[in-house]
Amino acid sequence: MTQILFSKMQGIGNDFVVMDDRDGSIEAAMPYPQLAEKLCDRHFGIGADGIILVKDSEDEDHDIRFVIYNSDGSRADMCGNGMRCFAKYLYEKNIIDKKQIRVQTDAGTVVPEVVADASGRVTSVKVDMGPPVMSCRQVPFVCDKDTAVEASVDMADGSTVTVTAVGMGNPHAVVFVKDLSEVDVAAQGRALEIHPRFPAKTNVEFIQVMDDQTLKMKVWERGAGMTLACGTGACAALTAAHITGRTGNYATVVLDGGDLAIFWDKSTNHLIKTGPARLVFEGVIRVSAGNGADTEF
Ligand SMILES: N[C@H](CCC[C@H](N)C(=O)O)C(=O)O
Repeated sequence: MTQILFSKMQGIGNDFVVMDDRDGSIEAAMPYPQLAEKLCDRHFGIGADGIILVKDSEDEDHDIRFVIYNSDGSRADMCGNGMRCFAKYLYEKNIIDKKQIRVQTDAGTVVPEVVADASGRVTSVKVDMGPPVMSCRQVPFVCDKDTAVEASVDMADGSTVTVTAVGMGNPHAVVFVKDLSEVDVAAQGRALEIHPRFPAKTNVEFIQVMDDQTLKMKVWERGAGMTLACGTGACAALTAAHITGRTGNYATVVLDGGDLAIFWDKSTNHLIKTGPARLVFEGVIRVSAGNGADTEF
């Protein structure tokens, strides 16, 4: 039986089970995809949008490695809200005693910097999310042009949706709407998530422009469904809003779970995302070695 210490954390309502698996004992007890599905279940498990694993970095250029799995067990490349929780976890547990760290992710290098109060508690995190990707080939998005700015996508029900495809290490379909209250986020989000023009599936952001510095956003996430917030999605939304002339290179993105400040630093072409990260509770789970058949949860 393997005892696993976990921290349940959330970044504006996007919630994660964070675990330190640098010694590999967790993965040895249960494969990550299966562990994600079981732990993220909101009735039979802890309940979360995903699990996040702390792993040793694979090279000298990074301090640590970040691995994330969605609640459906799929591995994701990167997670903006999860990265803030990850940075808080590392700093408060003294795993890394630096406020700014270089994190290796499946989507490349990400640089979070924690803001801590006098007691050493992290209250917010600023994350250099790297550059947005507009190349359809890299998002990936099937398109007859190099980039997809307000491209039409034919849907199975005969409708067409106008999307701007943006990569933030993971794929995003940004859809601008006049009134979010009129959007069936679950139905449209699910249909776009698995649309064949997104060969790796996609996260879907519905955006109502409130003014040239404020975007209201609802999100359907790849591998997780409706969530209260999506950090990479907020970065994709600002990118799409700026290149289509709807905002400048800065905006507050208002999500169901809270607000994110997104700044596109044109001197580096990197997106900087700032927001809170919170610890909800900590606990222990027991997993039987091997297939986890008689695991408690
Ligand atoms: N569902 C996403 C991963 C989590 C991203 C989101 N939670 C964020 O804060 O960026 C994907 O499969 O690409």
